[in-house]
Amino acid sequence: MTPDVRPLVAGNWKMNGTRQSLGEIKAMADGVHGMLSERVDALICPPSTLLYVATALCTDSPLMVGAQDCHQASHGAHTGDISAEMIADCFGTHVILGHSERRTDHGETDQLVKAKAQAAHEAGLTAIICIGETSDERDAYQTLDVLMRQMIGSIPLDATADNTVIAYEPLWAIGSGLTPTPTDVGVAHAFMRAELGQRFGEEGRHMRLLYGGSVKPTNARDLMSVENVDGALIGGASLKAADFLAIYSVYDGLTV
Ligand SMILES: O=C(CO)COP(=O)(O)O
Repeated sequence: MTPDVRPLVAGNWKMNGTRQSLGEIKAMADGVHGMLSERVDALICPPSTLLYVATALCTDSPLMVGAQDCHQASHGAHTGDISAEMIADCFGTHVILGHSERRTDHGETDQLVKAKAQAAHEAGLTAIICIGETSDERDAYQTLDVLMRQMIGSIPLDATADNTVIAYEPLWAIGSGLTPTPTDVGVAHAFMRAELGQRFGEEGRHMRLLYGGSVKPTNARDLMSVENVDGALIGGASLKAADFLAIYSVYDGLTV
């Protein structure tokens, strides 16, 4: 946690979910009502096919809805892509960018992620920019070098604490059931905080830094208690409302 920074618990459904899963989003929307929502934000990012219906289900709820990627252009001849403007038009508020699965599956570079983040900002969206090392890089003690390179390459100069969230997702922790120790997460996040402070001043000191990779109801409390960890980006455990809300609720017992 960071003093004066409002935590964000975010779910990334990846390529999962059909209309049948909308009941889970409705249950999440109902579940984030109450006192906790006054101090902790909640966000769910379903596939873009469900985006518009999901935002309609959340109109009376503090649960926000976002997308998982956008094109760097506002419109045009880009078959199969969606723009940041289209996400905003569906009442989406956030977009995940540079997830390692997009970097791997679609060859996305830091430079492209930065252009997408700029497009997101121009459309009024908050960009959640993902960074993280592979297991080989970790074994070679290159984690902090990789984070530095990805932060410099992917975060645009117009980033503020409002329009940008950084998610640290070690690739080896995604979907594996493995997580770094809270100490290792603390080292990575302190490093990110220092670098962001250097580059963006006060804005960088208040930018939200999420941890992602095998966050579960059972480990969320330990991970969310780490200094400079301002929330979670959750994959598998965000598919079910009960798990998502259990993770969100760990903030009940944490002072922020
Ligand atoms: O990639 C992730 C979120 O973006 C993490 O996924 P898991 O929580 O399934 O490990």
